[in-house]
Amino acid sequence: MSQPITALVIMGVAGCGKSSVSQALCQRSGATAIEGDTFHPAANIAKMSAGIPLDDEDRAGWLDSLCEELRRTLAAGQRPVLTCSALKRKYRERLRAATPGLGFIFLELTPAVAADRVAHRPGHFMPSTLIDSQFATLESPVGEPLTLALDASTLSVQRLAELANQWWLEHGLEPSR
Ligand SMILES: Nc1ncnc2c1ncn2[C@@H]1O[C@H](COP(=O)(O)OP(=O)(O)O)[C@@H](O)[C@H]1O
Ligand SMILES: O=C(O)[C@H](O)[C@@H](O)[C@H](O)[C@H](O)COP(=O)(O)O
Repeated sequence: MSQPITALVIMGVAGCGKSSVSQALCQRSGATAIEGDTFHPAANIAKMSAGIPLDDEDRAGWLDSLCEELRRTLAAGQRPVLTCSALKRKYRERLRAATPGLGFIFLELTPAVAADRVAHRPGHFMPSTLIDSQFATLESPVGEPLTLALDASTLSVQRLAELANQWWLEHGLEPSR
């Protein structure tokens, strides 16, 4: 077995299924969900709601809060599953630096499916007009350490959670009792 995975990030563009898969995975594994969206400052939410993509500066403080929450959850003896778009490699490196043994589940999907899902998701601040910029910003994590890419265009939420759980078990997750 390679390095054990201590915590997971479910990553990918808006609408790829991060929150849905995290919820299903945490139910299966007994891990603790950290919903990345709830750590955005109000200014970031206002910006995205207005259809303006975040820039590196907007994301810096958010990523710091996420690093802090990962550390806090691990220190409490829990296994964190963080939902975070983590679109650029440097954002992922920042999260990795804060959390040794951090694994990434990359939910890959087509722009058309992402746009459709975001357009039909009720009560969320993210408009589907931001999908193009999400794909333009995305740097694929394929080939990075402890990273699993899954096809989120065709697989169901339950199947994605099952595959993520299986992979985590293969990388040192203790089965929940
Ligand atoms: N694998 C999937 N198959 C079908 N619908 C999905 C899948 N994953 C997510 N969805 C739906 O797509 C929408 C966006 O999912 P969500 O989990 O909020 O994505 P994210 O957190 O990545 O933005 C939701 O309405 C959700 O029910
Ligand atoms: O559920 C969603 O639609 C996404 O999770 C979204 O809300 C996410 O918080 C932003 O995509 C963060 O901003 P960036 O992706 O621009 O970093």
